[in-house]
Amino acid sequence: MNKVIEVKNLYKLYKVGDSVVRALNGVDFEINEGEFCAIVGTSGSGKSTLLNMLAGLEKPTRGEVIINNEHMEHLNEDGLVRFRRENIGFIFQSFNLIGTMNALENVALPLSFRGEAKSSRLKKANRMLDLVSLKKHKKHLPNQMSGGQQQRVGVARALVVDPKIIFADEPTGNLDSHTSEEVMELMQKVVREQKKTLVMVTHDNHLATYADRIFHIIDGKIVKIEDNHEKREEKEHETI
Ligand SMILES: Nc1ncnc2c1ncn2[C@@H]1O[C@H](COP(=O)(O)OP(=O)(O)OP(=O)(O)O)[C@@H](O)[C@H]1O
Repeated sequence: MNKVIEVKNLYKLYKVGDSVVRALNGVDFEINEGEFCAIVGTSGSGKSTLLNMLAGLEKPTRGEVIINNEHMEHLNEDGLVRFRRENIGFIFQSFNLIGTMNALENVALPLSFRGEAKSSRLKKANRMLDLVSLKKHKKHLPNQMSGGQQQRVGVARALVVDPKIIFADEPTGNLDSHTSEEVMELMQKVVREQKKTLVMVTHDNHLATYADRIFHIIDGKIVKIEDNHEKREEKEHETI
């Protein structure tokens, strides 16, 4: 199996006044291509810090983050922007859609940053919205869609650039429990069909059970990595 993410001896320390907060306190793991991994922990355990390090949004105090054979800690700002644009899709808790753009335009937007021609942008965005079952909502503005539909747009936008890796930060944090399940099933399905690697952070143990592996984080340390394949397959059989 191909490793796509490798984290070695990762530390992130923040100075607050006279004290030091160890947001990440020695983290090591590997994630293979095509895996869906959930990082689960309570508030303040270090989930967002870890995701920010993986995405190269913040520099580690110590340690290595290797994504697609590229050392994130060695890239400068321009290099990181380029790397993220070419390799990573993001799904956010607050959807982060542009309010004045309809679903189709929102999904097409990341492609314009890559300089793609309009016809090709619209074709790809259309295809992605079909994939997330939003055929009838392409012309809708975000405020004309439900939370679940908006997050489907968010998923389509993350996928449109065909990234190898997708990072999702509490992707269902603003949704009710039924809609959350639907969005999780959608993410699980597209990740599998499109052979993407998905890393999701959440405080919700139940949502984590959609993942292949569950990483439990406490006080900046991964205390357990749970193989969830069997449980997940049982769950899938129950729902058939
Ligand atoms: N910029 C910062 N400056 C100082 N301390 C920080 C900073 N960012 C995070 N921390 C601290 O690092 C620890 C981990 O924070 P982090 O945001 O990663 O937790 P989290 O698990 O994502 O929490 P939540 O679920 O509430 O978002 C916390 O103690 C937090 O207070």
